[in-house]
Amino acid sequence: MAAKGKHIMLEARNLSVGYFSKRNHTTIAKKISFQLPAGQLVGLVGANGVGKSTLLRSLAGMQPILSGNVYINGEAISEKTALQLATQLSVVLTEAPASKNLTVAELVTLGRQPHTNWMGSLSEKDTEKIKHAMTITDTASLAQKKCFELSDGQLQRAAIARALAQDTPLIILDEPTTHLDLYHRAYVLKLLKQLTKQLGKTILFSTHEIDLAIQLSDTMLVMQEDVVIIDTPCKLIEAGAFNTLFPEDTIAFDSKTGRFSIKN
Ligand SMILES: Nc1ncnc2c1ncn2[C@@H]1O[C@H](COP(=O)(O)OP(=O)(O)OP(=O)(O)O)[C@@H](O)[C@H]1O
Repeated sequence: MAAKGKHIMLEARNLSVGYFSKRNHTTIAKKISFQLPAGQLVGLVGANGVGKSTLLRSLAGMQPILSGNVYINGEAISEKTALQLATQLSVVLTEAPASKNLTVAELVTLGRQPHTNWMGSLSEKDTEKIKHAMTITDTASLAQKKCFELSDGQLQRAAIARALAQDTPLIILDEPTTHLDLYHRAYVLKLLKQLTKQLGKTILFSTHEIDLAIQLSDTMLVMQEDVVIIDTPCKLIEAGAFNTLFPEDTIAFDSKTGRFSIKN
């Protein structure tokens, strides 16, 4: 899909992603090219094991890419220092934070690290950003709880709060709705949508909630074994991109409702 005349926040050019071992490498996905315009909510979907997490970690510079290039704001991420990258991009992965002994407030405060001075002291602006991030993720009441005391869903929201406190134009989230109940799933996805519309953030998230992603995303990346397709949800439905995601004798996609159903 061309993104004519729009500012491109994230671009993949002929990207191959996978894993290096001592002697060789394993390619998980290749020839991936797309441009994500600024201010969009972009859902990444695909079957288990197709490579969504591998792709997201590669785009975020958290694992080496096999070949090709990734650009943020028109600059290759390979040219950026870790600190430069941390002011452009925040990441929420599915893994638990390194130290679950931190309180939620401490975890969210870590998000300000790229912005604080060398002593790490917080300015008024830092404190405001932390407070705002906790309010909008519904985690303020958990501020003094240790991360190990949280439910999986509460921890998930605290991790999102940390990324929001980092206040970057681009946010990448790997399955942000895992562990969340129906209310918080809708709450988080609506929040992500609001952040794109009200603050102009570009948000790329992977999900297995394909129905919800179809309803909310401006653009979607559909990852299949041999190709990654990008377009608006409507055009992807028209092109039948969701019909072949799963074995058709078990799950069928209804292009009229935009939903999947189990085949009897
Ligand atoms: N550290 C690793 N080293 C080697 N191979 C890996 C590693 N991590 C994942 N893989 C492999 O890469 C492939 C893609 O895994 P990945 O986790 O990216 O898929 P996914 O689409 O995110 O899956 P899911 O929907 O189940 O979370 C899988 O075959 C997996 O076994």
